[in-house]
Amino acid sequence: MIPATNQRPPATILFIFGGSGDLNLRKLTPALYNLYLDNYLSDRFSVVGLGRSDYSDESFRERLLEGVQSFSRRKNGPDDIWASFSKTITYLQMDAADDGAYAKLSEYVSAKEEEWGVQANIVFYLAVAPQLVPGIATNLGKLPLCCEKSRVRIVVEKPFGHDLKTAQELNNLLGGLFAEEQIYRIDHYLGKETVQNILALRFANSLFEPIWNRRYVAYIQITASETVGLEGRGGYYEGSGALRDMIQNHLLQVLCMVATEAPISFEANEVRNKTVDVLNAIRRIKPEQVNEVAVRGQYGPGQKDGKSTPGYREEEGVKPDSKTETFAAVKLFVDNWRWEDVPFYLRTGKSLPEKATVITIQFKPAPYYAFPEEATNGWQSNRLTIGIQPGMDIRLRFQAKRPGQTLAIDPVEMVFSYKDAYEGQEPEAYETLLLDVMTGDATLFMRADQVEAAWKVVTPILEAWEAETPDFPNYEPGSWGPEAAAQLVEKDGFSWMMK
Ligand SMILES: NC(=O)C1=CN([C@@H]2O[C@H](COP(=O)(O)OP(=O)(O)OC[C@H]3O[C@@H](n4cnc5c(N)ncnc54)[C@H](OP(=O)(O)O)[C@@H]3O)[C@@H](O)[C@H]2O)C=CC1
Ligand SMILES: O=C1O[C@H](COP(=O)(O)O)[C@@H](O)[C@H](O)[C@H]1O
Repeated sequence: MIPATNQRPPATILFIFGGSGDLNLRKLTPALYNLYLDNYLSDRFSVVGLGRSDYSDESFRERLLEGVQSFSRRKNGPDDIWASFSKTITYLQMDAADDGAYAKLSEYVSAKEEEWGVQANIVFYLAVAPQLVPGIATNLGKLPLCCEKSRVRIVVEKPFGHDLKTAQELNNLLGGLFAEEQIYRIDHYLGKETVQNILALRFANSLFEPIWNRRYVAYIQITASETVGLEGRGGYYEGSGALRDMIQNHLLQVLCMVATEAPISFEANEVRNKTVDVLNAIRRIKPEQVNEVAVRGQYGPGQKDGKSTPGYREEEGVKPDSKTETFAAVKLFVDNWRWEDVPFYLRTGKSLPEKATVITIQFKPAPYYAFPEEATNGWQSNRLTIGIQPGMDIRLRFQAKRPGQTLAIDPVEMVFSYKDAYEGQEPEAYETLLLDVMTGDATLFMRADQVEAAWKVVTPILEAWEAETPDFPNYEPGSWGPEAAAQLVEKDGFSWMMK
C-alpha cells in the first residue's frame, strides 16, 4: 500500500523479464513513470528490460514513451521529466532459455552498485507467459546474489500455474530457490484503490459491520465485464479461458475482501491468514453439481456498435473448434458462521456490453412492512453497490417517502464518488504494487497457500468442463453472456445487478 508519508524505497535495480512485452508497455512503465512524477522512486533507481527482441537503449526508451503516451494516466508530463526518467531505463537483449546469459545480470548489479557506491535492492519481475517462469526462476536461483534474502525479490505474474498441480509444482520450485518473503505473486486487482477501500469501508467504520452477515445479507454479486475481445492475446487466452484468467484470481480475491473476518492488524501475514480462511471455507463443488452452479460461454460472430465483429473462434491464435470459455459465471457459498447459505454470484466475460467491475451487496427485506403494498417499489430496496471501475463509487440504496400527499415509497441513493471527494487522480494498481515490492510490503500479494486454495475452488469446475464438449459459441458479442447465466440467479429469485 502507498505509505502514509512519502517514504521512498532504497536504491533499487528492477529487472523486467518480458521488458519488450505488452504488460510492460501498457502497465509497468506507465506505473514507474507516475511513481517518478510523484517522487516515489529512489534517486538510485535503474530498470532493465529484458527480451529477445533487438532494441538499443534509445529505441527501447522510444517504444516505452509510446506506451506512456497511450496508456499512462498522466500522458503529458514535462518533456524534461521523461528525459530524466528515461535515463533510468536500459535494455538487455537475452534469451531467457540461455542459461549462460544470467551472469550478465550479476555483472550489471556489480557495475551499478560501484557507480552508486551503495548496495541496492534487486527485483526480478517475471512479466512472461507462465511456461517460462520455472526456467527463469531456476536460473535466477543459481545466482549467488539471490541468497541475499533481505535485498532480492522475485515478482511472478498471474496466472500462477495452469491448475492446482502446476501451481503446487511452481510453489515447490520457488520455495526451494527463494524464501517466501522474497516471492511476490501479483494479482493487480488487489492494487486497485477501490478494492483496498473495501477493507477501509468495513473495518474503519462501525456502521456496516453489524449488518455484514447472513442475518441481513440476501446475496452478494461480483461482476467484472469487459467490452473487448482478445486484442491479439489469443496465444495466451486460448490456453486459459475466463475461469482461469479472471475468476481463479481477481474475482476470488475480491470475494475474500468482501467476506473476510476483521484482521487484527494490517501486517501482511495477518491479512493473508484471514483471506485464506475465506478461500478454505468456500464449499467444495461436487462434480455432479457443476452444471447447476457454473455457466460458461463463448462469443460468436455478430454486431458490436453497428459493425460486424468476429467470433472468438475467428480470432488470431484461436482453434476453429475452441472449447475455451470467454464468459464464466459461478455460484459459491462460504461455509462459516458469517456467510452460511448466502449465495455469492461471480461473473466475468469478454465482448459484453459494458466495461465495469461492480460488487453488489443486497440486503434482506424489512421484516415487517406496515406500508400499503402499492406504496412501495418491491422488496429489493436496501443495497450497497461498490463500483471498482470505471465508476469508482459506493452507492447505498434505501427507501424514502416521495414528497406529496399520497404515500409513495421509492428507492433513493446516497452516493460517495471518488472523483467528487478527492482531488487529483488515483494511482493505478501497478503503481501501488510496484512500490510495495520496492519497499518490501507483501500485504497485497498472494502467499503460496492462497494461490493453491483459490485453485482448489475452481478445480471441480475446470475438470467437469474439460470432460464435456460445450455447445459453443453460445452468446452474441455485446450481450450479457449465455441465457443460462441469467437463469443461474433467476432460479434463486434474483437478477444480475450493475448499479
Ligand atoms: N498484458 C496485460 O495487460 C496483462 C498481462 N498479464 C500477464 O503478464 C504476463 C506477460 O503478458 P504480456 O506482456 O501480455 O505478454 P507478451 O506476449 O506481450 O510478452 C511476452 C514477453 O515475453 C518475452 N519472451 C518470450 N519468450 C522469451 C524468451 N525465450 N526469452 C526472453 N524473453 C522472452 C517477450 O519478449 P521477446 O519476444 O522480445 O523475446 C515479451 O517481452 C502474462 O503472464 C500475462 O498473464 C497480467 C495482467 C495484464
Ligand atoms: O489480468 C487480466 O485482467 C484484465 C482486466 O483487468 P482490468 O484491470 O482492466 O479489469 C483482463 O482483460 C485480462 O484478460 C486478464 O489477463
